[in-house]
Amino acid sequence: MEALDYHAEERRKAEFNLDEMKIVWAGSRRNYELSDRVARLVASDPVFRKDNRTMLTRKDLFKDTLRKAAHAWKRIIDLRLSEEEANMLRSYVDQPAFTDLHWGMFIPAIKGQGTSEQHEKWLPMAYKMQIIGCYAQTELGHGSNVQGLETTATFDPQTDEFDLHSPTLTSSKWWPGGLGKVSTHAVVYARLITGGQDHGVHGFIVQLRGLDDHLPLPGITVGDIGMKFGSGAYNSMDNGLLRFDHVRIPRNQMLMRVSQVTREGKFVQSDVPRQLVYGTMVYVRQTIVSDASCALARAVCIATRYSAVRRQFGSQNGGPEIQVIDYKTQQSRLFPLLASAYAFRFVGEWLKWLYTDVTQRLQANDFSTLPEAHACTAGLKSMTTSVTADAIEECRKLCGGHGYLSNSGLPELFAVYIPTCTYEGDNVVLLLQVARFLMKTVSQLGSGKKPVGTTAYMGRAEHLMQCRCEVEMAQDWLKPSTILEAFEARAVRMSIACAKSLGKFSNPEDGFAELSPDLVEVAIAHCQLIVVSKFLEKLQQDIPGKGVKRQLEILCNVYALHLLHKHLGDFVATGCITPNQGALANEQLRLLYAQVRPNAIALVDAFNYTDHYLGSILGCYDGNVYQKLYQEAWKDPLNDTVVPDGYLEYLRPILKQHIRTARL
Ligand SMILES: CCCCCCCC/C=C\CCCCCCCCCCCCCC(=O)SCCNC(=O)CCNC(=O)[C@H](O)C(C)(C)COP(=O)(O)OP(=O)(O)OC[C@H]1O[C@@H](n2cnc3c(N)ncnc32)[C@H](O)[C@@H]1OP(=O)(O)O
Ligand SMILES: Cc1cc2nc3c(=O)[nH]c(=O)nc-3n(C[C@H](O)[C@H](O)[C@H](O)COP(=O)(O)OP(=O)(O)OC[C@H]3O[C@@H](n4cnc5c(N)ncnc54)[C@H](O)[C@@H]3O)c2cc1C
Repeated sequence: MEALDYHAEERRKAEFNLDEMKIVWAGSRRNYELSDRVARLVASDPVFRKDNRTMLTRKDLFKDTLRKAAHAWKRIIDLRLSEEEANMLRSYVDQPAFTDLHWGMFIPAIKGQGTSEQHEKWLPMAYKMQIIGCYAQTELGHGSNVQGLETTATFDPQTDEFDLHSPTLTSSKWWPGGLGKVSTHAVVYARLITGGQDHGVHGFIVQLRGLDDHLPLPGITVGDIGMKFGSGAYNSMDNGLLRFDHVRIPRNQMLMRVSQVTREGKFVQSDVPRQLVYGTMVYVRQTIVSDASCALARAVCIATRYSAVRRQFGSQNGGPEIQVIDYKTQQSRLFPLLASAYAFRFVGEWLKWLYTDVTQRLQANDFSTLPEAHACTAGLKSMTTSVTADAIEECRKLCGGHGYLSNSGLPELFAVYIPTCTYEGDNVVLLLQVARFLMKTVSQLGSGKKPVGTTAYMGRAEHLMQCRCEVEMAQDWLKPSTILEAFEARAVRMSIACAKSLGKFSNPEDGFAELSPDLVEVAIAHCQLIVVSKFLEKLQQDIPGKGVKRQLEILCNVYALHLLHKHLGDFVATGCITPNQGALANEQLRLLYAQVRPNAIALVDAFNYTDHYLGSILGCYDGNVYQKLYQEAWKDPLNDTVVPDGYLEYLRPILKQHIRTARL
């Protein structure tokens, strides 16, 4: 018998080839096939079950995470999965774990900042997980200000060792994932001191726990920092604290690609820029942008499918009520998020390319594109995670009351997701880094140095400062060059206005601090331009499949025009468009929503998420929401007994007292 599909009619409405769209989303046919296979492998394995996780105590949740990580590792070995497939498996298992930090930061830190001898010594053990590492940078007193870290690594020429020490309470390492209970090793960031001189923060490989007994080594205090936001969620991770009491490590455990300390204790700064010490963060920020599209797509998939099932009001002659997805307000809240998921997917692909390119250049000692890579990863990490975090909450609201149920999947997704706005760089701090980069670019405009890469548009500042938008009718807003020019003109005009205001301060740093809220807006405008332009560039590619390119064009226009509508003040105040042109953009947006509507379900099907990964009754593929909600309610432990525990002690006495009072 064919399974019920409550979305069948919606699926029939689609105007494009779904299989081809799945390939576009996955990046290639090969990626699609790998990802589909791994997703099904995880979904069908009972060890990876996750529907009960918000009910577990912290200890049980943590043990469950260890069990899943061990099982995942066994599957990776048994099935000889490639690193790429293993990473897919990690994301479909969908439970933050120490392995994220081991593979995502410990190994990349050694690769990026270690010498070839250090690679040879440490990487084989790390790849086999014979040692497990974390990334111990943040301290109780300092996170954003990396230069303010207090842990010291003092070279002792007598013994050829570093003495690692935590001189104050605030120097305690605080937050590193995997540190609390699991890691045997860490890359620890500490101030390097030689001959009484402080050379700033560097990375050191430090063993924390015994490889036989897992006990902390002498001089090391280590533990978990405690429960975090939400139930389940990020509490599967053992974010830890760490203190050193004069712990000794050999000199060759300082990561020495950027700077070296010789046997005599001489500090040598190589030609490699000091900022490479921050290189692991650049790598992870890039991965966070791709992950943002996945998290956003997940929330949007749930809200879209549920919006097609849910009906409220408007029944005519006893017929069905209106599907809430048909309300224009629902569309205007949901479809820009759907478009953003695609936009972030494509900018994530591009950022991966940029990162690979900069890495190859760095290997050849070409550091010229490092500032651009830093600005792009920092800015896009900030922008995509802020939008995604807000969007998950918006999707919860789009699902009405049922969105607040744990089994909608949205509360846990939100709780797991929101720290991305903070970790790997607080989002405001990162936007200020972008703003610094932009102000520097503007200040060099007159010097003959041509801006390149994502700031190339600033080279056309003269034109962009005075160009006039030519839109006369709503449909004029569908022209890619019109959209692009409006976003470029807005970004350049906001940048130059800020640069002029900065010029009025005698001390530039005072000006930067005073104008920082405006500078954040400038950085956002620049980042939005990058996303819009990369979406438009994607559309230049050959995209096969009936109707696929057309749908992507519609989504690209939705993405750009909803931003224009949201930030209308910027566009009008800078004179890039007139208020009337803003109104025409909004008119066009409404028309675009009507074009998205019949394709909405198929557009979220294209993410190819299994019900296991979605973890949501509201978002389940077949749309059989009410029956599943009803069945699920009976599985709650509170419903194990008809009369709740505690009735006799606490409820009955009150009820009885009430009866007595009533009788009086
Ligand atoms: C189950 C089994 C599974 C097996 C799986 C196997 C396979 C798996 C394969 C892959 C797995 C991948 C997994 C990926 C998962 C990843 C999960 C990650 C989870 C992350 C958890 C979170 C971790 C953290 O949070 S770590 C801590 C992060 N901390 C921060 O981000 C701190 C933020 N602060 C800073 O970055 C800096 O301090 C600063 C930039 C804000 C300021 O620094 P500063 O004071 O030194 O700098 P200035 O402002 O003075 O700038 C000087 C100069 O430098 C430039 N600059 C700054 N930063 C950088 C940089 N990063 N790169 C390049 N340049 C930089 C800056 O622009 C200035 O330039 P000028 O030209 O102006 O001088
Ligand atoms: C779940 C989670 C996992 C983490 N995992 C790790 C890990 O594995 N390893 C690790 O080393 N660290 C980790 N961290 C730490 C994380 O990287 C830091 O918390 C993060 O970098 C932010 O730093 P902070 O906590 O010092 O925030 P703060 O800098 O104290 O931020 C507080 C407020 O001050 C504002 N602010 C700060 N500086 C400025 C400025 N210059 N201008 C304007 N506003 C400013 C911020 O915008 C924010 O609103 C993790 C954190 C979390 C929450």
